[in-house]
Amino acid sequence: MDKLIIEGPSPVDGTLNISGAKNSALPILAAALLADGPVHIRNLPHLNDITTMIALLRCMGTDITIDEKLGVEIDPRSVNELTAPYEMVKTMRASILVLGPLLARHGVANVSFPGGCAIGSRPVDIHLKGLEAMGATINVEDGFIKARSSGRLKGATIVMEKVTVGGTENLLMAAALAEGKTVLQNAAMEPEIVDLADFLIAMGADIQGAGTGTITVHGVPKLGSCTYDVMPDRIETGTFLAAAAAARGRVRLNRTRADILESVLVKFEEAGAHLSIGPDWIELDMKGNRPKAVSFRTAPYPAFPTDMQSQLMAMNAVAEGQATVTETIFENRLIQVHELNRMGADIKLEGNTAIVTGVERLTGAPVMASDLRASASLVIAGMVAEGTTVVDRIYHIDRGYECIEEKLQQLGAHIRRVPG
Ligand SMILES: CC(=O)N[C@H]1[C@@H](OP(=O)(O)OP(=O)(O)OC[C@H]2O[C@@H](n3ccc(=O)[nH]c3=O)[C@H](O)[C@@H]2O)O[C@H](CO)[C@@H](O)[C@@H]1O
Ligand SMILES: C=C(OP(=O)(O)O)C(=O)O
Repeated sequence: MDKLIIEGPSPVDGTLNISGAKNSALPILAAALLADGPVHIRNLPHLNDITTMIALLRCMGTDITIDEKLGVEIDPRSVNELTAPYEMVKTMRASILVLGPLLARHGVANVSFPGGCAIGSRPVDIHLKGLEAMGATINVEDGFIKARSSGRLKGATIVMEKVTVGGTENLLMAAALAEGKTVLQNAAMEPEIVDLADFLIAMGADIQGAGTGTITVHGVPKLGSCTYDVMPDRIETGTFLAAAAAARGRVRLNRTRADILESVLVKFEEAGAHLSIGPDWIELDMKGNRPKAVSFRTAPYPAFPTDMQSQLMAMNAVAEGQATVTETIFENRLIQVHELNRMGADIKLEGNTAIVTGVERLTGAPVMASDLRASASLVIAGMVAEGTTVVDRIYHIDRGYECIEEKLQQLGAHIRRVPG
């Protein structure tokens, strides 16, 4: 298993391009299954999760051509296998996103039950209830979700009992090809929902209200070809900003957007960062100053994203003062606390709240990555720690960060990958 070795303290100063958003690219790739012709998707990030989603679409019979310059061409007309096998789903929960498109397009979908993961139990009951409300019959057998629809799915008004990003995406994709009008209430408002809706609209879907709590879809009988550019990754953006803030450094991030990251940018300002913002770039400069600890609570968009919680905690670990960090989305997403404490951080857990008292310096240590964003927080901690940090099990990081060590090296960081 590959490891990352970081010699700290490491500078962070430079300019980077942000990649396409993983959490937008995954539903958009799944949504390509709905088309009646080839679709072109550009600005896909080079990530293990994207490779897995492409492999999943291919094992269903989709014809996929990858061109480094032109992007990916997906022709789903050859799909002949309506199953997402356990081997793929177990490495990437987002495989559940093929459920809605397969069912809407083919009337049949067999998707291995995704189960929980390191960050929490992650049920999919709201996805299933919504599809049932649209007329599907769903059984869980042999570890598979087996969904069937006789004829087209039927539009319905669905009130989701909790805000769910994946649930909103599955139902939005299903509704695009359903018969009649679907209203999704208490819908997730994340920018990735808007990106997916824009992709569906580019294919010919009739969708209003994406990005608000109520999305209205008038189903169409067919969706067609289009060319689409995936939006920038707001979590990758926030992660590099957090690295610069923790290291008292400076970073300019190009090919990104500030408007999709407001709740996070506010926290960097509160921490004492100087921010400059352009139409497609963000610059953060600590001017050599230690960050101030900032308190926050995760919640669905537009509030502070759970996917940025651990990286801001790493910054808080070396900040001036004390802060409380409350995680409200996933029950086990404060797992990085134990590894950060092994590096000399002073973090106490009280239920779903972490009380972080900033220390002047962390110390390098061998640490274990346990999930994607927790791993990113350990990399940030390694960069501000004195001495050597070895981050093991970095396959988690490779799910969601494109060439993380190369990008950090570009900022002057002393980090290298050791194949294992
Ligand atoms: C690929 C992708 O886009 N992943 C993101 C997506 O995950 P994902 O779509 O899995 O997360 P959800 O928004 O669905 O989960 C939010 C909460 O709802 C609960 N829930 C969800 C579905 C359901 O049927 N029943 C239920 O109870 C979950 O356990 C969780 O507590 O949104 C999360 C919340 O912003 C992010 O952390 C993930 O990075
Ligand atoms: C939790 C994440 O991803 P996933 O939902 O794919 O596990 C994430 O991107 O932080």
